[in-house]
Amino acid sequence: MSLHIPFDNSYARLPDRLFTRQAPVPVASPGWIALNDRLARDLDLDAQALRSDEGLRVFAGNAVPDGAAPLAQLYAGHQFGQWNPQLGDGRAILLGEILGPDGIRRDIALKGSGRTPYSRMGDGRAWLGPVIREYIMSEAMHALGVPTTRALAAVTTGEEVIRETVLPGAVLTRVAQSHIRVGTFQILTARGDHDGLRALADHTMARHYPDAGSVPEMLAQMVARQADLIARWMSLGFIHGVMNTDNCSVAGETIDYGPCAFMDGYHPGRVFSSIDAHGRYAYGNQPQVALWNIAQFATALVPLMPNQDRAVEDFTAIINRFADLYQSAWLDRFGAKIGLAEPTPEDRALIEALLTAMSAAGTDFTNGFRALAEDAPERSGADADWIARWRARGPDLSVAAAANPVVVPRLHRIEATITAAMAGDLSVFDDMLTVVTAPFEPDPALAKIHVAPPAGHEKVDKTFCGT
Ligand SMILES: Nc1ncnc2c1ncn2[C@@H]1O[C@H](COP(=O)(O)OP(=O)(O)OP(=O)(O)O)[C@@H](O)[C@H]1O
Ligand SMILES: [Mg+2]
Repeated sequence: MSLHIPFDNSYARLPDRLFTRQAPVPVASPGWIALNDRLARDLDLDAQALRSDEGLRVFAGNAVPDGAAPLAQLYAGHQFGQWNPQLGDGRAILLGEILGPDGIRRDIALKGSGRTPYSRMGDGRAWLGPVIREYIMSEAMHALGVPTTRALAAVTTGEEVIRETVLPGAVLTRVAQSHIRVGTFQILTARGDHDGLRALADHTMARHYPDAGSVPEMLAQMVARQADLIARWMSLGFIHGVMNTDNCSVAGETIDYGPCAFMDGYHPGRVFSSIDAHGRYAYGNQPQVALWNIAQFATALVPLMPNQDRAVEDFTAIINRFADLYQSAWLDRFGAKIGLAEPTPEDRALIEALLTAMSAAGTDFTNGFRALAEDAPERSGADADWIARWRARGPDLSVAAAANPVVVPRLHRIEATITAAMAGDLSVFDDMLTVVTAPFEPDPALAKIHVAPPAGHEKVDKTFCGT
């Protein structure tokens, strides 16, 4: 094969009960949706070679590049609080890992690449809609400065996928610092596989927490990363939608863009996911859920400690730091959103008063905050009293402009993009990607339709995992 990807597969060297070696299942007739040239270049991969017919075959799962060690990873997870003792990649294949020019090891994985031993009742496939959604959302999140998995490529399969209806199949190629989830640890602990657990912990520390040196320190650093990550989500009005422990990356990246959304009208109780009947993963619950997931991670780590009673005590103290770390990250993020580079605890009341006003007025989250950067605070839904207090505080509008994007990928625009792609028109996708990957300074002509909140008939109230 002339296509060269310099794989170095460390996960495949772990005990083989952590995964199953499995090649992707070939598809009928691959076609391009997108190749992420920019990401390819950042990873020191040859974008032109990836864009070849050979690249297309690789991204469809029809060819396995030299040096790859394809496998499906094993994991468990708490799904909506319920323990599921065995999940695993039911429709994903880790092709292998590469070391970037930045020295960071990254997974290259296919999602929607066919059945694996962990597929249970699923077909192992994805349809075009969720592939487009994950591509756009993850690339936008990256451009917004949020730690996230990335999209390297997306292709159609030329095959049909049966959901509620017949849909076109697609495969996403995802790049992640790793696909190690809280649930990857949980399954080993639940099985009493302490050697496997030790091997996974050593691997995770070497890879993601190289200066931790101990399990409690890894946990402490993981707590800090999650606090920062969730504060970033909150500051952008992002709702993940399915924060199960199997969708919580130990590396601290946003992973699994299933029923996710950026809020239009602000409300802390906002939920979109059609499968989240009780609002467990509502916008305002995300910090608590992250903490709950961290607690599951800590629980899974206990058997690694020589004195388990002592470990429970120590880990509890470490986990309890989440609240302060999160509150402080939240204050930094939202302080910047109202133009304060160095917010003080007293500024919290000012920010909260604005959010209360926005919620009462149903202000568009993105546009409401952006209005502050544009010195038009009345458009945020704030009253004259708030505006006077805000001005008296001396906000720096350039700080607000750097914290408040002009555009985010809105749900109704993603839906429109999917509809166009289904009809064979990928230009809507290309344009949307161009806009949301320059979220602070988008091309004004292209950005217009992305700045506008959905008109009544365009509103999307529900997202579907729609796997
Ligand atoms: N069509 C499918 N066929 C087989 N397994 C599936 C399918 N859809 C989802 N699964 C499996 O069900 C579990 C829960 O799905 P979930 O939507 O959280 O993950 P995902 O979106 O498939 O993948 P990831 O978390 O890697 O982004 C996962 O283990 C996933 O592999
Ligand atoms: Mg998942």
